[in-house]
Order: sequence, then structure tokens, then C-alpha cells
Amino acid sequence: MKPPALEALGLRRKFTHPSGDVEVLRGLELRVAAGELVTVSGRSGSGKSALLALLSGFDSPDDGSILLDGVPIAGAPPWHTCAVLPQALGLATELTVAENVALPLRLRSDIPRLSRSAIQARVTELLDELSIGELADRYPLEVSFGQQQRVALARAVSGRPKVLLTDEPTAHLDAASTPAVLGLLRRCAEEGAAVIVATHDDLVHKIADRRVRLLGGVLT
Ligand SMILES: Nc1ncnc2c1ncn2[C@@H]1O[C@H](COP(=O)(O)OP(=O)(O)OP(=O)(O)O)[C@@H](O)[C@H]1O
Repeated sequence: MKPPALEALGLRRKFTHPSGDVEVLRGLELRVAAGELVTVSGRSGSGKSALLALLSGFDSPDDGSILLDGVPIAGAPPWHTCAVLPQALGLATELTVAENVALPLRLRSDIPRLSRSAIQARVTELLDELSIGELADRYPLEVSFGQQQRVALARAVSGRPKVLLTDEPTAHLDAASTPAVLGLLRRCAEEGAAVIVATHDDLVHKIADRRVRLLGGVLT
């Protein structure tokens, strides 16, 4: 039987603070299939971002393991395998909006180099879908935070990653911008990605195949 695209097995993560240790994840288990969109809810501080940091390989668990297609990860996988939209966005401020979105396509080493026009077409498609096509030549710090968030989403999905991890992707959007973001997340799943979204937004939960809640360091 095919393994899930993403598996988290027995994840534990403790943080040390001057006031004492906080064990945020306590043996957490999660399995997400290719083509499935799963939302993770939980109160502020429950550990959703900490979980995404582990799943993306940016942080390491104290115990437990993370598997992609049945293979344990060692550090952060390449962008086309696992792409992340973190809360802090992490856009390259010295690159334009279009250059940021093109970056994962330019850096891909697993396929023959894409032509300039193929990269341009993918960037334009994504920016237009998110109604930010007119911002292509601006720099991230010249657009609003909500617009930056959409740029970071476009960058995360541009290389058609197998796993997409997004942290509060609608947090800074107005009502008019949200449907396009929801549509893009859904489309990524339809195209075969395993999509995980940490969110407080009921509109995102509504488009999920499955909703899990982070409570007491485990998913319920
Ligand atoms: N690098 C770190 N060092 C120390 N403590 C951390 C670190 N990362 C997270 N924590 C702690 O882990 C807990 C969970 O934080 P996290 O940001 O994962 O919550 P969250 O559920 O994403 O919250 P929110 O919904 O507000 O974004 C918090 O108590 C936080 O202080």
C-alpha cells in the first residue's frame, strides 16, 4: 500500500523558558495523503506554528519522526518537495514580486531547466489568480502585508510542491481577497499535493477534506 505523502509519528517538542520547560507537542501523530487538504485549528499558543516548523524540517523534534512518501526527512527538504508559507512570510526583499515567485522554479534541480517563458507564464498565472498581477515589478516592501502574504503563497505553490504547509494564509486578507486564496489552496490539493493549513479561519475549515484540532500537544 502507498504510504501517506506526509507522516508525523510520535512528535515531541519541548521549549525551555526562564520560567520552566513547556512541552508543546506530546507524541503527536498526523498522516496526510496526496491530494488531501487538512486544516489544523487550536487556540493561540497551542503549537500550530511549532508543528509546521517540524513538518517543514526547519526545526527538529526531541522525539519522533517525519516521513515524506515513507522516507524520514533529514533537515529541510527542497522547495519542490515541501514548500512553506510561514507567518513571517520570508520574502526576499531584494527581489521583485515576480522574481520571488519565480525563485522555486529557477532553483529546481530535479528537472531540466525551465525556459524563461515557461517560468514567466507560471508566475503571471499565479499573480493574476491572486489579483496581484499589477504588482509584479514592485519589491515586497512596496506592497501591503496582505499583498505580501499572497506573493508568499504564490511563491510556495509555484514549483507544484508535493507537500504544502501554510500558516494562517488568510490572516491579513480582506473579504474580497480570501476566495482566490482558498481556491488556490484547494486547487493545489486537486493537483495532488498534500496540503496542511494552520488556521483560525472558519472559511478555510470549510474547504478542508478533514479538520484536526491541536489540544494538549496532540491532534484530536
Ligand atoms: N522557538 C521557540 N522558543 C521557545 N518557545 C517557543 C518557540 N516556538 C514556540 N514556542 C512556544 O511554543 C508554544 C506554541 O507556539 P506556536 O507559535 O506554535 O503557537 P500557535 O498555535 O501557532 O499560536 P498562534 O495561533 O498564536 O499563531 C508557545 O508557548 C510558544 O511560546
